Amino acid sequence: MTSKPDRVVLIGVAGDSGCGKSTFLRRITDLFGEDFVTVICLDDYHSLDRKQRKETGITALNPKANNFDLMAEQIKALKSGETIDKPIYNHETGEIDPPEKIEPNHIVVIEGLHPLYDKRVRDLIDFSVYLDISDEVKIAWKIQRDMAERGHSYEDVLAQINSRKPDFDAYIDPQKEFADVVIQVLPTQLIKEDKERKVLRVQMIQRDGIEGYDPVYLFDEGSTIDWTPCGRKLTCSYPGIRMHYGPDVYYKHGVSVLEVDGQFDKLEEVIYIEQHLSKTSAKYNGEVTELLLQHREYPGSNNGTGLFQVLTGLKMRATYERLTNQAGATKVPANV
Ligand SMILES: Nc1ncnc2c1ncn2[C@@H]1O[C@H](COP(=O)(O)OP(=O)(O)OP(=O)(O)O)[C@@H](O)[C@H]1O
Ligand SMILES: O=C(CO)[C@H](O)[C@H](O)COP(=O)(O)O
Repeated sequence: MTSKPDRVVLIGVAGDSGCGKSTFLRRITDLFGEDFVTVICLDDYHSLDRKQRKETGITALNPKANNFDLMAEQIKALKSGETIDKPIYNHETGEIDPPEKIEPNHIVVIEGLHPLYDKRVRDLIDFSVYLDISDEVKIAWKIQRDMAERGHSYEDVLAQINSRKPDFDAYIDPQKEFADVVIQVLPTQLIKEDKERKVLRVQMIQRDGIEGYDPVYLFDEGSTIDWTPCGRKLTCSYPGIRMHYGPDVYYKHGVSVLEVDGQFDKLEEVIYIEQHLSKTSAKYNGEVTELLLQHREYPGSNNGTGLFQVLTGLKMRATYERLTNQAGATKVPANV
């Protein structure tokens, strides 16, 4: 940690396992600097270990397998500047290990299955994001990772996703109602057959009316815009890129939706799109593109997932600076 924080800013990142939380968290720590951010994985609040869950048939997604009283008590204490003894869930053994000390930091990110489930925890969060990956894309990503890196078969991966589905629908998915920003990842509408789900349609759904949050918009705030940026300034190979922006209603509240369908051929040219976006919370023209270029190897850098993760990161920085009155104080990557 850099220095003792005057105020802890609490960020929630919610989503199912394998939905790109790790990549998003890397973008956040890149933006703020590693020492400035402490990430807490809420799996550590599992109250039932793997054996107990197997015996009872209760999944980790079920609130009954998680200790929300302890989570609420400890996150509140951390936000008040106190050091906590956080439990550890060990994913290798499936057991609950002895606790570790966690000190307050300038930014504390709570990430995992349930950051927005319990009202006591939800009310402590200063900015929240839900990563909403459609089933088709989730299966493609999981298969790609678990088959290549974890030696699972196609059937195993599919069976695991299907067995989680009822509890996912009951306990995880409804949290998106409460998120400030939802990043929704869907199959493309540009082509009919894309079995590998390489081309994605991604939406940044921004809740209206949040104090201090100015939604990013395309061209004209509040209008409905469809834009095909391909041409002289943006190279697009088949199937091209389509953008959309407009107001909508989401869980009965007003939202502003920004959408990118397709992928960028040349990441440097995203500057052209950036120049047509307003209220990005970037500190200078080109910062969004630079942040994307800085880690072009991260999955999704060449499509809407990367772009919207960067924009959401900038909104987190703006929230931090607003709440701590420290415009310009956070580390901005210089060597891009
Ligand atoms: N934006 C993206 N575009 C394409 N593939 C992606 C993207 N984000 C993630 N993936 C794929 O999904 C896999 C899972 O991503 P990641 O490890 O970031 O998820 P996670 O939510 O942290 O998962 P877990 O909680 O299980 O550790 C990655 O290995 C990668 O193959
Ligand atoms: O949804 C999950 C969040 O990461 C895990 O499945 C859950 O934490 C249980 O972990 P494990 O399968 O290692 O026992």
